[in-house]
Amino acid sequence: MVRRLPSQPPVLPGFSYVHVLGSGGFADVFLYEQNMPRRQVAVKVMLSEVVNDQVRQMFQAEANLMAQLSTHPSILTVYQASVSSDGRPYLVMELCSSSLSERYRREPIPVPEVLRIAIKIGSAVETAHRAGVLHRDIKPSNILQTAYGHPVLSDFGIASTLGGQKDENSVGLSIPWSAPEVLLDETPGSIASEVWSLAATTYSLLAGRSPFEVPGGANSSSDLMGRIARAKPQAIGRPDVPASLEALLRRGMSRRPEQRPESALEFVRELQLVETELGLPQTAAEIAMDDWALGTVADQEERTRLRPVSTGSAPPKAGRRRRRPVPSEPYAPVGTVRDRSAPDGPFSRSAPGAAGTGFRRMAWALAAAAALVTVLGTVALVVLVRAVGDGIPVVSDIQADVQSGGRVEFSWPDPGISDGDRYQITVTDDGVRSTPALQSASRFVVDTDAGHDVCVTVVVNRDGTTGAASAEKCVDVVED
Ligand SMILES: Nc1ncnc2c1ncn2[C@@H]1O[C@H](COP(=O)(O)OP(=O)(O)OP(=O)(O)O)[C@@H](O)[C@H]1O
Repeated sequence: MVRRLPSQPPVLPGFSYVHVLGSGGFADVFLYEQNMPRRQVAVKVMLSEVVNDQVRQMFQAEANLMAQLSTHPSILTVYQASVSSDGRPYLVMELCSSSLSERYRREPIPVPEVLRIAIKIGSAVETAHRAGVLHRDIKPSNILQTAYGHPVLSDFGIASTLGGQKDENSVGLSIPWSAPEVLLDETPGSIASEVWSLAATTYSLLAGRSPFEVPGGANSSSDLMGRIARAKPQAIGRPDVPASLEALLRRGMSRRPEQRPESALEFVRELQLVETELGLPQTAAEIAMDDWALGTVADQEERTRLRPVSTGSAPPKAGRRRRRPVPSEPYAPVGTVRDRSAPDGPFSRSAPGAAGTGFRRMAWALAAAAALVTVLGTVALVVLVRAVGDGIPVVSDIQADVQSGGRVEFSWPDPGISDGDRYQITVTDDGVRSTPALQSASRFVVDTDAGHDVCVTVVVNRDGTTGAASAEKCVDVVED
């Protein structure tokens, strides 16, 4: 591919140009220093050749969507969008350190890290789908790493807006991660095609190459398209990749969309099961459900929804904060636990002894009020669940073992589950409730930080119907 020279960086009021960060098919990305507040930012500026009135309007709509979605911890944060004095639309974004495209071909990425990245990016994609937005260009080069090492999905919607404007080369760049029905123009994109791209991206991070690329072989666009249509990716060829993961990725890249996991969330859930199979702590699926979380900035008409999203049973509100980086030294949370579980659940939880300050007491009063509201809601829910969940065993006697590094292992005796039953585990980490995880093992590991209090509730899920919830098991992870 012939690399073009970057365009002239525009003069932007309030920003000073520093240097070029990179070039894509329809835009250049430059490092600027913002004057107030003073910080370094990445500015993506569209090439003047692709700009016309329609593109400008679409860019604005997509910038609004991206700003809304970028509250998600795994979606690149957009600070602002505007049009430069020479007429080029630009986005001011969080500065990232690198994209995965540079890394995955250079070195094998450990399986646990790939699972973590795929779950986080899958959660971002699921959140976008629930907002009616399709990304349409999920691939390793659109996964950037923040300064804190978090993977974030970039280029939301913009590539799709500009699809018709791209030149041959840039279209070619995305072929390896495009579903067969998209390449054959049967659809401009769908939830199923995004699941395909998620699977192809995850495969690439593991294999060090895209799934239909033959090392040393012919890999022209038409070769790739032919192989993608035949849907038989080569084996990943890594002994540390479990067969279950390889099978999931193959299913995700099925020729027939109905054979793939039904949604990005289902794909994420299956990846979490692989984590459990490998004895790894499950990565939380962070999915915004509330309308306020997705904002109302953009008009519904601006959304690129192609078909309604089936949300099934809506998961509860998920946390949207970024996790604090785990401090290395000398702050090591270890085995001191204050167990706040009680057989009757949240009502009988007692305040922790260490809640000494007025602020902490006030926090607990607020938490108690919130718990009351939750419990009132739960009562109604439990009545419903009981009506349909009779005969489903109930988990009790959950044990918590706090280990070094902020790891808490919860385990419970088998209450007599049948084949096909799954435990549905809900974790609340310092007040932030994650989407429930489904698994068959009676052991669950949570990675947290010192000072957090972590609560777990387990219910048995039988063919989509849940039984009664266990008592909530809570532990305070304290510093040594
Ligand atoms: N927020 C950012 N921080 C740092 N570098 C970035 C940022 N966004 C993009 N880049 C870098 O700028 C380059 C161009 O990015 P861009 O998104 O325009 O294109 P691309 O994803 O490589 O290709 P395509 O145009 O097909 O989407 C890439 O090398 C990318 O790593």
